[in-house]
Amino acid sequence: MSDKIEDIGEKGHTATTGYVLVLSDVIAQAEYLASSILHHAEEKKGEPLRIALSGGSTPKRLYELLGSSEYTDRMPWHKIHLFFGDERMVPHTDSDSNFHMVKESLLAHIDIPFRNVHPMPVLDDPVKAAEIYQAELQAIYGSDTLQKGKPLFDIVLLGLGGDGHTASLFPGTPVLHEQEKWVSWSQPSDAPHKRMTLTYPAIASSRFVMFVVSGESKAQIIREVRDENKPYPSAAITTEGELHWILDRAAGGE
Ligand SMILES: O=C1O[C@H](COP(=O)(O)O)[C@@H](O)[C@H](O)[C@H]1O
Repeated sequence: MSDKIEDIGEKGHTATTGYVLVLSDVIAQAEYLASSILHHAEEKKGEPLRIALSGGSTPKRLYELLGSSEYTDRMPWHKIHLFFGDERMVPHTDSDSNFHMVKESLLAHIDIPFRNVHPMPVLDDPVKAAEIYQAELQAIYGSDTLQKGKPLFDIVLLGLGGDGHTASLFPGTPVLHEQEKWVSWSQPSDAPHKRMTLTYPAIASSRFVMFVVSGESKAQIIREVRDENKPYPSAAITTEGELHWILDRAAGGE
């Protein structure tokens, strides 16, 4: 496991320069990710480990594994802080809610202090909700200005939609141009709910970004994002640290 931000110097990684790891299947993928997260948590010694979780269906297997007897007692949950990379603006009890998925697959099975879990608030007013979450992040970060060399997140987990979106950075939405705010919202034209999302600058303030993608249905879009430099939102992800694509063979090929 590499943990060397200094190896990539000032520049950090982008979605197209990051490392690619192709694992045999989704089970191996979840096992690799769970052991990486445990490793990072152990490396932080007494310091908190801040993880921004991805939503959708792909990371569910990872969350279930982290919540299983194989991992849950080994994870130092008391020093792990769980944030969300994006959220659908539906109640947290709704089956479309990313928080709901994380609660069912992980939170219900682990002994994590309540104060360590940071769901995105859901309000009728998405601007207000985004401001509240940004203020929460800024309070934890200790500043309202992101500084290079002081990453907001240790790990940002990201998925990849078939239309090239990641988090809730959807094609054609104004949030793609956001350079100041850490959290914002959008109404994607072909997704049913308003979304809240971390912005590019907030995601870039990270030690590790891990794209977690599986299944044959994602093989083509991965190629377009990674190899063909097509201008999908996911292709514009950067980090001051390392970026890893963790794929199963169906998505990543040989
Ligand atoms: O809508 C979303 O989609 C992406 C990808 O989801 P998946 O179901 O194809 O894995 C996800 O990363 C994002 O968090 C989610 O809100």
